[in-house]
Amino acid sequence: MTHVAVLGGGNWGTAYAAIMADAGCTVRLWARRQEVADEINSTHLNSGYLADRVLPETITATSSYADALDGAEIVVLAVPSQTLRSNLADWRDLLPKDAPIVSLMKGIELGTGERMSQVIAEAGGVEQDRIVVVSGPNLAPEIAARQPAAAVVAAVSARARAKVAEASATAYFRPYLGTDVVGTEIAGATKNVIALAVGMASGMGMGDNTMASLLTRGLAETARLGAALGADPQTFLGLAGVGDLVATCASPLSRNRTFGYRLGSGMSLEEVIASTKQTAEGVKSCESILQLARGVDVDVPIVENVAAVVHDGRAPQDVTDALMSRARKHETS
Ligand SMILES: NC(=O)c1ccc[n+]([C@@H]2O[C@H](COP(=O)([O-])OP(=O)(O)OC[C@H]3O[C@@H](n4cnc5c(N)ncnc54)[C@H](O)[C@@H]3O)[C@@H](O)[C@H]2O)c1
Ligand SMILES: O=P(O)(O)OC[C@H](O)CO
Repeated sequence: MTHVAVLGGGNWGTAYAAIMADAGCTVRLWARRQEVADEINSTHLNSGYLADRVLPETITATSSYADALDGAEIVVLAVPSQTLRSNLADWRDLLPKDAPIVSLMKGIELGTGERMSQVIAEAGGVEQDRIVVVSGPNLAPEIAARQPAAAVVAAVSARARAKVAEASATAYFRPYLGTDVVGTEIAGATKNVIALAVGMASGMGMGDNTMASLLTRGLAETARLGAALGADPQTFLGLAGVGDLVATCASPLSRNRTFGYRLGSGMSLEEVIASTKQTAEGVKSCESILQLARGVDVDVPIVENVAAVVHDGRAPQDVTDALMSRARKHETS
């Protein structure tokens, strides 16, 4: 049995812990709050995040990260992208020296513009060939209900990705292998911003043509940015690209889409922030993705407009005009 530490007992950390337990691993789940760890240990429930899922008995929880990391053969990180660096400052000295470190995060760090694998290498002192990124159309409540889904397990090391894929394969969760860490991370982070835009459009009463247009043009700007950063264009047609974009933009379970929907339906930014209890990564990553794109001179008009709404007070209604009145261009340029 592989022994795994999952650091982060929120929505996805808990659902991923359940995947790995169902795959035959023993899992130690670190929850920031003692009451969450206590509830998991006494009732096998994490009612604040995944109320309907009874967790396997091979998951035990702790609020001590030292305890969680003790003896771990794989470490899975599932915290908000913007707190990862400070989390790693606490964890760095306790991380195992030879185990794969898995990133489940879908965001770009504000200020540095770094992808999560870069933050893990830098702030966690982890060699690139131990870092593994898992991404795909994986809405946590559906996975927790054991509905079939697939994901890509991307890493530069064949050994690391094979180990993580093996430890995450169940009858309902199918890992595919990948080598494109950059593309997988750019796709995962940017789809959250496109989902904010789709949510806004939906909140304003727009229908499926608008959604499909935003999704398609959103994929175009994501792939453009990825290519400029060295990603494999094929990645954007895969699970981390189109797959996750479709799931997130279409689903009312998505926190990013819901955040956008609330803005589009007339709530103020402050009201939407106050009503959002879980991590909607795109809200902060729109800013860092925009900076990243400017740094490599890539045009990302949807990301730019979402950032204008979320950070500069532009009304969602004004985004339609801003996007529809742009200079005419070739679709594939
Ligand atoms: N929920 C999903 O369906 C899903 C699926 C795939 C990927 N992801 C990605 O996984 C990552 C984690 O998302 P999630 O859904 O588990 O989020 P969440 O908001 O449900 O949980 C985040 C967890 O991080 C913990 N945490 C640790 N340090 C923290 C700090 N300093 N500040 C705030 N919280 C801190 C929180 O206590 C909480 O347990 C995100 O990058 C997200 O994009 C989520
Ligand atoms: O709820 P969201 O918007 O963070 O999306 C969750 C997952 O990333 C979907 O794959």
